[in-house]
Amino acid sequence: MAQNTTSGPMQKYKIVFLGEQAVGKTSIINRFIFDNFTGNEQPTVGIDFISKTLQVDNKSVRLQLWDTAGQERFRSLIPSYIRDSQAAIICYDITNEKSFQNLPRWIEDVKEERGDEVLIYILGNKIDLESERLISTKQAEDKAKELGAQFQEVSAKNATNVAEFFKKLSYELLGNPAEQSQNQQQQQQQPKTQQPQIQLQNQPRIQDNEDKKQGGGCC
Ligand SMILES: Nc1nc2c(ncn2[C@@H]2O[C@H](COP(=O)(O)OP(=O)(O)OP(=O)(O)O)[C@@H](O)[C@H]2O)c(=O)[nH]1
Repeated sequence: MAQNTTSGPMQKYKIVFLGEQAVGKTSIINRFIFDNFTGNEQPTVGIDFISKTLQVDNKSVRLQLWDTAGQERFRSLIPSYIRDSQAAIICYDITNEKSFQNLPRWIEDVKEERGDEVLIYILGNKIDLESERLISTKQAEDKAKELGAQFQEVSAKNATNVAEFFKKLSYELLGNPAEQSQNQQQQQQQPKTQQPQIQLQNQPRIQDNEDKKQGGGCC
């Protein structure tokens, strides 16, 4: 299981987003951080990061999200960002077969740097484009199992499953599989109106230079 990078009350995790060009990595992050979707994101140049702190099971969890560029010319930058990450989120576009076929290549890159010491998620994006779907959910689930990764489908555009995905990821990073934690929560609910365990603690922190680097923060 992935280890956090700090001791003390704040659990801090570095999460790297990987995948082919234009699968929606930046859009997924923007949906999570800003809860918006502009539809005209520019290709990421180099590497970009942003942090957000959440409350999960009464613990503060700081997720540092590293957004990598899908363009081939930036590929050589990526391994050093994978190296000290606790989770790798490999994204594909459900309407783009090549982005799915290249998943094993991304997994290899992650395993090469981190072996089994990293949580790997495969994230199928753009499920709002159901009529253009080329990769079935079953096909992707099977592939994720074969590759030893967790799996989720999302839409950055209409927000489907994005918050749920980050919630599950946080539980997993804390060492508590989300379903188990939710079951425990349900058993403990007295009264039944208890609030969800995950809440956004901070507003997006792009003003804070420590937390946000843009446009090739890599070099
Ligand atoms: N329909 C739909 N379009 C999306 C979705 N997510 C992203 N897009 C679009 O897909 C294109 C690429 O999105 P980005 O977020 O820039 O993709 P990326 O993976 O970060 O791209 P690179 O930085 O080039 O690697 C943009 O035109 C987005 O508007 C989605 O969930 N649904």
